[in-house]
Amino acid sequence: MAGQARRRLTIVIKLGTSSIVDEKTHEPLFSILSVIVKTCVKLIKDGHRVVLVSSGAIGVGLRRMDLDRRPKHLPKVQALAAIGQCRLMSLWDKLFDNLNQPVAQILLTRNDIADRTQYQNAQATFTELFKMNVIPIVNENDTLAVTEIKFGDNDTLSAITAGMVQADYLFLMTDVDCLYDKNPRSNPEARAIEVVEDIADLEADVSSAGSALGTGGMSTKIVAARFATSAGVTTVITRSSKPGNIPAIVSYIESRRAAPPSPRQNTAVAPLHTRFLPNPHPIRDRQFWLLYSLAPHGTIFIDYGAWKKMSGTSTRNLLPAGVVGVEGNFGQQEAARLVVVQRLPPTDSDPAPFEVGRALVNYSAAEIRKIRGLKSTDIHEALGYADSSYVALRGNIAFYEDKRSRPATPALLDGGVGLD
Ligand SMILES: N[C@@H](CCC(=O)OP(=O)(O)O)C(=O)O
Repeated sequence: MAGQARRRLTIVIKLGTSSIVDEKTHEPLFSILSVIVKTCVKLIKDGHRVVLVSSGAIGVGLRRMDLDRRPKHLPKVQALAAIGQCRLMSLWDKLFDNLNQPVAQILLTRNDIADRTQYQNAQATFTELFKMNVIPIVNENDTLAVTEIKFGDNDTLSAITAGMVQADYLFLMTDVDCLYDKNPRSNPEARAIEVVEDIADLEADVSSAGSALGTGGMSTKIVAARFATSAGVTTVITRSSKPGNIPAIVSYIESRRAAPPSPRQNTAVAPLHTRFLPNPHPIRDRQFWLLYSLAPHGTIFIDYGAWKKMSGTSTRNLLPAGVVGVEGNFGQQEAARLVVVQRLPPTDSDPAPFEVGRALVNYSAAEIRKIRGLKSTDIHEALGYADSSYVALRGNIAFYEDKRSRPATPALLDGGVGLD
């Protein structure tokens, strides 16, 4: 980035299992890993902050135990991850140590950061590590992460991490150069997608299903890009076998940010990548935590009137009068989805219900079923107590920035379990 006034950037780089170990032999891919290490150290020397989100524990564990393939039994997978994680970190530590670069291990589960204090503790640890010029290396804590507490894949984990550290860039390294509108392997007409302004309009081929060892594919990268861009993070998909391209891509994007080229100007060409533009009004901190770090335990259906009031500029508290139904079995202070619906069950002529955000609730699902549609003054009579006039307080409600782009899961709207 020579010649420009440089911003101090925070860059999160996510490496999937297939970038770290060979898919068949599970041997570490030293040629890629050493370039990653050099690249990260260069970025640190240039004054940036770097976080690595590294998968690979299970792959490295398989190699250590001489196993051919990932077992089906979850505890066995967790045991392999526990075996592999220390080897993986020892590998990273040695490689970075050759360049005198200290690293730190951070293992997270969604449950850890669903607690606001623990989320803030994790943020504080990142901040201190950045001050010490240390590279945090993040992975999911596979020992604890089962079914509902699993991030699902490290693409999502990297997006949540990027939001947590308020990163400028998230690099999702993968086995293709960029997204294409069609499958480039089978269709010679496939065109590279360079810039995605609005993920809702994206028409890409997402058939890449992920490797034999990893859990993510292209579709999890798009979900991750949605999370990260909503937090104001420029998200880049590019080829993992060429990690040395990262500084060139950053440099290219930063130079255009500083001075967008005029249409006729001859501009530098960047290595092939897809970049998802960040939301200009990013969802930060508590709002980001509410939306993306908490696993919802159910759904609260609200009517259009409540939605209009809550999403306006003044008030956002959710009153029981605006609630038309509840699905699930969440407790007080747990998270629920907020879905706007005309009525329950919806009729064919009603507009499609849509998810608008998340709330941490003052009352349990069972309690909300009893007070839905009531005035706040009637809560006491319905429940025998009234700890709050609101189902959720405005500080515990967060809305997505693209409020209408999330159709609600149809199963929730069929008059299904627990819905009234
Ligand atoms: N946390 C696990 C892997 C998670 C995972 O599969 O991620 P990815 O390879 O990025 O799809 C591990 O370290 O092996």
